[in-house]
Amino acid sequence: MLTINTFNAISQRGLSLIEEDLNYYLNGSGDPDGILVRSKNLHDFEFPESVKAIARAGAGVNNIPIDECTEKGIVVFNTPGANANAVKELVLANLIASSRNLFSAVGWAQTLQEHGDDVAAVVEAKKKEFVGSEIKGKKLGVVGLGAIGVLVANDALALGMDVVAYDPFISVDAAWRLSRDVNRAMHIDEVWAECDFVTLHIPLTDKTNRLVNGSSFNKMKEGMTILNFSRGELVDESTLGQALESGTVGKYVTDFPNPRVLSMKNVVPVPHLGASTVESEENCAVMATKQLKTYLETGNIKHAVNLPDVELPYSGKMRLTVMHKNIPNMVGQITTALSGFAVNIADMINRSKATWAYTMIDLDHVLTEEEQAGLKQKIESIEGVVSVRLI
Ligand SMILES: NC(=O)c1ccc[n+]([C@@H]2O[C@H](COP(=O)([O-])OP(=O)(O)OC[C@H]3O[C@@H](n4cnc5c(N)ncnc54)[C@H](O)[C@@H]3O)[C@@H](O)[C@H]2O)c1
Ligand SMILES: O=C(O)[C@H](O)COP(=O)(O)O
Repeated sequence: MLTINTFNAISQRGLSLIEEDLNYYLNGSGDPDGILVRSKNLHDFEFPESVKAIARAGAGVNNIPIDECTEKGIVVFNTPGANANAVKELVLANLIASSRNLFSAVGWAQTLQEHGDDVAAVVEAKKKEFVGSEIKGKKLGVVGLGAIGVLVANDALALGMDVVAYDPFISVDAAWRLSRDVNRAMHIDEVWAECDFVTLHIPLTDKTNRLVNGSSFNKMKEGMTILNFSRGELVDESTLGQALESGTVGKYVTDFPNPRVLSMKNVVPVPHLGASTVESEENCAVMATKQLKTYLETGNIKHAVNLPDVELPYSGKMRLTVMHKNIPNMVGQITTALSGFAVNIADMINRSKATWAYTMIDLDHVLTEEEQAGLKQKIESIEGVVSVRLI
């Protein structure tokens, strides 16, 4: 039996894939083999030794200590694209709502009951204070052209916007999906200088932390609206307040409110709703659960953030999986260890991603318990190996 524990509200569609499988306990009392999580911060979490994999039902993995997990032999998955449509729809909604002053206007209208029969007259007298502008013909900058950025860029074109985008690391897949009418910015400063609206769709990493900062504000077109449905830390809050005060930034729409940002003027706070639709929560939960179960049952890896995709059809005899550093002679040392156990290799695969690699070897028969323990011990003692499983 395998145990999967969960954090956060994971959609029932995903949980039932565990509950209905007699090989699994969901949130059992024993040590977990796998963890399903959304946004819970796991940076201070003590991972039990039993944990082999974590699946993030969502896109951002900045809440998970990836390097620590990798060193401990834990594979970390996410669900690329599974919530992209939900985020895109909310970004488009906020583009329009912010340029029409919708939230402040509605907030004001909700206070009018005391005017009784005069409400209509009060409305007509005051509505000039909420005059907005149309997004058609305005310039939108999209920073990051992954699953979400491409959808936003293409649909903004369809709404009549002029779109310029910046992503020096765009994938071939994303480039295929992007409309040819999206203009390419060669440097992020072009986005700051030219756009009426900028929307951020990049992951939070050491390199992107405070990507939008005092120097960006100095280059910005006056009155720009910034939409941040990626992560709060992408924007330097120590200089944002002044940029909002001076009108350099006209509005800051953020899915990540905090006390500091809430105290600034012209902030539109959204309570982290980007992925909060029934459809997106189901997509993420089902995809994360399937990836986690597949890894636990077969060793196959799809959509891990710390290892490459590695897939071999599972024959069901015996499979050896080894997670190790991407250094010379690892496969040689692993097969040498196997040679002491009179077993033939039926199939094998080795793939690497940056400094880490993963090797799967299918054996032509099932080893005894004693042989399994001996083989595991031998391979675990190889320098650079962080996880060994026999499935
Ligand atoms: N608000 C929400 O609920 C919500 C939901 C989903 C995702 N997100 C956030 O949005 C982020 C993006 O999601 P996604 O699904 O599009 O991810 P993705 O991995 O598909 O795309 C990210 C893109 O950013 C690009 N990129 C990385 N660094 C860059 C840089 N310095 N400049 C320009 N481009 C850069 C990458 O090349 C990639 O194309 C996630 O990492 C997450 O933090 C938030
Ligand atoms: O990165 C993500 O996928 C989003 O921020 C969604 O987070 P959530 O799963 O907590 O809604």
